[in-house]
Amino acid sequence: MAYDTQPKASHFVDGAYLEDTAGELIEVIYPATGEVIARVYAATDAVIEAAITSGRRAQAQWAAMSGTERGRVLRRAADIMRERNHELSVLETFDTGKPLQETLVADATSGADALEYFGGLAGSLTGEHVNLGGDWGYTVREPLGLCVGIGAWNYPTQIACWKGAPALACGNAMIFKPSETTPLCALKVAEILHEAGAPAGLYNVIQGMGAVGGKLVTEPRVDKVSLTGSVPTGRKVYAAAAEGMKHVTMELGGKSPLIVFEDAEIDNAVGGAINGNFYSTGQVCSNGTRVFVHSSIKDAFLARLKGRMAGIVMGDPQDEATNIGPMVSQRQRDIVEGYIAKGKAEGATLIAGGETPEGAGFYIQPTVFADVTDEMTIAREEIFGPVMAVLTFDDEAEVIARANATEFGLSAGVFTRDISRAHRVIGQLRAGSCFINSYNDAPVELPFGGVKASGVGRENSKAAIEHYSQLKSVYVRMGDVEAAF
Ligand SMILES: NC(=O)c1ccc[n+]([C@@H]2O[C@H](COP(=O)([O-])OP(=O)(O)OC[C@H]3O[C@@H](n4cnc5c(N)ncnc54)[C@H](O)[C@@H]3O)[C@@H](O)[C@H]2O)c1
Ligand SMILES: O=CCc1c[nH]cn1
Repeated sequence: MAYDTQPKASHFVDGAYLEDTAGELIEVIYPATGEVIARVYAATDAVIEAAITSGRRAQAQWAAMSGTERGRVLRRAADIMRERNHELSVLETFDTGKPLQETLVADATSGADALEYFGGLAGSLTGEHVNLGGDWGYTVREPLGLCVGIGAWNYPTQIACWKGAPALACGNAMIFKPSETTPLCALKVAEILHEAGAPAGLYNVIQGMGAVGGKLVTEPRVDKVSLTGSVPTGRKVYAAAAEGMKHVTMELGGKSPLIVFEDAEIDNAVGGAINGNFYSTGQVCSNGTRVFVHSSIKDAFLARLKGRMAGIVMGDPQDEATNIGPMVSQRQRDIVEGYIAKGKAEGATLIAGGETPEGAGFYIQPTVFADVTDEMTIAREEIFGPVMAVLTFDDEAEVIARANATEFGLSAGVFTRDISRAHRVIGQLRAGSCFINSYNDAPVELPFGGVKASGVGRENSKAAIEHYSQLKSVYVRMGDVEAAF
């Protein structure tokens, strides 16, 4: 393999690569072939201690700098990331199996957007003056301190930046623990931030499974935890963080509805359903996996969808012509196969896909089920793979109620030409990130996050600043102090 996927060491701590082979071995598997492409070791207690000590030291130094100076470092990191986009995208494809066609435009570029955006905001993070009628007060926006980021495996570069950029802009330090399935890309983010001028220790990356994450979450010197992961992990991490009264952001799973009304522009709706189910081989948290189609257009919708699926190019993800890569792991493919089997067994109609191709790599065909009912397992549980469930509806109020009948609330989308209906329906959907005549856009300027079991807090946009800073208020008395005695 011409590209060297083996990192210099497992961790990036205090401005340098750090190794400690006493930790548990993590083999990094290339999802397209099943080959081991790198070996890293889970962080030992010594590595965790080095990350915490250097993180706290760097945070004090960083918080003492002006916002403008901090922003300059982040914007420089964004520039480096863009310059190195091709190399970073190839690595993202090795780490995740996502097609290079996607990683070239959606991963390091999205990370760079976050660094640039929050770098731009850093100099304008202020408090306010409050007139108290003679006396006055003011507020100071202060960093939280040492933040921990814990990542999922679907967007390793993006997640490392979506958490790191706002944290650093606000004057915090971060220890980031990537998913053990995709440990490679975040190391590059740490390298780049260091090269851009971040103090040593400000953004440390340490490897490990849930146990390492658990140690970070319960560490008293950690002030905030931001997790991207599943709802069950979110429940555990949220509870553990609450013990230490830590700030949290929880970006969790979903089972989001995408509603296609009878007046929708069908090709756009089909395009939205494809983007919302098959991008990144279906491994996107916000996917619109419950596609509610008005019964009067069901046949037309399915016919167009089937036609468009002829454009699937499944194969070597490093080939830019490929638009569907493998699942991230054998385990994830097994999970998806289990859901496809359940869909068939519970009576859904298989319209496309449903098979696991022979050969190496964790490939599975993009799959569409029609005649899905609300009670079926594939309509209730997050699959996190390329499985679209098409349900039908007849009435607006009915579809809103059914769309909301889930514990999740990450995303929702509506396709209609009726602009009043679009806003009326979106207004009633219980979801954090919504789309009208589109699906799965995630620009850094808009808040991203869920309601109900899908999460707490928001990433991206000015909203993220609230989750990485806190206000100190100061009362200033101008006259004498009156007291009872
Ligand atoms: N809302 C979002 O922004 C978003 C984005 C991407 C993925 N996700 C969700 O992530 C899930 C898929 O990712 P996954 O399989 O990596 O999720 P996961 O919950 O299995 O793991 C997520 C991370 O948590 C760590 N972890 C596990 N147990 C822990 C513990 N007890 N304490 C601390 N850390 C622990 C893991 O090592 C990993 O780094 C899906 O549910 C998906 O919807 C959500
Ligand atoms: O996987 C969830 C986050 C996301 C959504 N779109 C791009 N990234």
